[in-house]
Amino acid sequence: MEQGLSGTIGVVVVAAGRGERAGASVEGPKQYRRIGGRPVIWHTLKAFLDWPKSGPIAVVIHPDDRALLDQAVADLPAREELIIVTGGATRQASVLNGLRALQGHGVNYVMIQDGVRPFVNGDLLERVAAGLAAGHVAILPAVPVSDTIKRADASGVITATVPRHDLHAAQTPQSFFYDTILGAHERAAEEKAMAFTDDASIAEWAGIPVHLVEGSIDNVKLTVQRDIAMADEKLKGLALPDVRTGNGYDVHQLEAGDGVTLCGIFIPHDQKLKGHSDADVALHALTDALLATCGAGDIGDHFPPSDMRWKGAPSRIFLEHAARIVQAAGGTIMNADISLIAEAPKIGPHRQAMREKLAEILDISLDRCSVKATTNETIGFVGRREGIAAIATATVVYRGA
Ligand SMILES: Nc1ccn([C@@H]2O[C@H](COP(=O)(O)OP(=O)(O)OP(=O)(O)O)[C@@H](O)[C@H]2O)c(=O)n1
Ligand SMILES: C[C@](O)(CO)[C@H](O)COP(=O)(O)O
Repeated sequence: MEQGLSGTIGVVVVAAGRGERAGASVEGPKQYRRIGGRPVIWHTLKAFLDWPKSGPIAVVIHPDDRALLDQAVADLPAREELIIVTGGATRQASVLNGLRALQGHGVNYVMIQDGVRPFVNGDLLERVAAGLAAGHVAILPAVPVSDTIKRADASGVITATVPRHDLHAAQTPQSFFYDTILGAHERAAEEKAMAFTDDASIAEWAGIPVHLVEGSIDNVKLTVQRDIAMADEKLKGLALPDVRTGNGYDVHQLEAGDGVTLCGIFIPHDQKLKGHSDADVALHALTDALLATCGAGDIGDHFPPSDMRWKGAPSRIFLEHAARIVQAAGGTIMNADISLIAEAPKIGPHRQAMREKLAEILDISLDRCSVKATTNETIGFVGRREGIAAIATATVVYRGA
């Protein structure tokens, strides 16, 4: 039966409906509502634009929606090749306008797709194309009905249970030999047979055999508000997490004194750290690391040393400020890691208290806070006890668009 595809597959995407069952939205009718951060119709068109066998694509829209469509497709590749057509009062009338718009474009086959089925995918398109390639004039992707189907009378009393073994839920793209379906649609319009809800029904009416291929349970039509909300949740769940890492480094000189503050913990010592604030080199490095995860500059931009307000200030206020900036940008702090490089005092006995302080300041769990320390093996400025250095790494997950 395999004959192979000989010619061009045109596409009609119908999107001229008003989406009354889904209800009104500031974004416009349902095909322009955003799911996963993009308009529904963007996803539908992308599937066809990404499929290498797609030929010319006619997009059928309502006359009021031109600006919405232009905005929705602005970042799609090859969008300038879309043929934009005005739809009619019914889906059937809109499809006919789309079919007519493909005349003169050398189309041999046509796939007719609801704009509001955004989960159509390449595998499904291949199955449908294989049906056409096998020589079938009309192809209907469908899934077997899985609920028990009841018939009821007007008062809501069940009158029958309908056997479901031969029932199938129709999907799109319903696909045809182009001249055949255009002819059937034209004849239906001439004969004012205008109550068809899909194109396979028109083919059936015209006596054209319609061949089933396996649809996709993901290929749902977004009909009511809940369908749109669920599609949005699904795409957000699939979105790649926006994980960012920032690093920070700081050094402060040591001078004679009575102790140092590191990670917010005071450690008695025969030296102190020199600095404008309390000179907590560890918290300064971590502040820079957090700011780096959202491109918010560094600690000096937010707290200039020239500003007398920060003289002697506890460095936790710098870290809290950076954490608020991260939060305002949609970030959740996942991990904070500090390495201290100091010859003395010994950090080990204070590590736990330091981790607890970080967890308290950042309001995250203890297992997400790490403090490590090393000496500099007596070499360099650290080895000579002239200063203490700190390196910090912050990991933050940001909410997607
Ligand atoms: N006059 C119409 C009616 C519908 N459609 C399109 O046909 C597809 C399937 O229709 P449906 O889900 O019924 O959409 P609406 O007609 O918009 O919905 P409603 O019946 O709730 O108003 C949609 O992509 C819709 O935009 C169309 O192009 N022209
Ligand atoms: C074409 C269709 O998507 C097949 O299931 C459907 O018939 C069109 O939507 P409507 O809600 O029936 O108008």
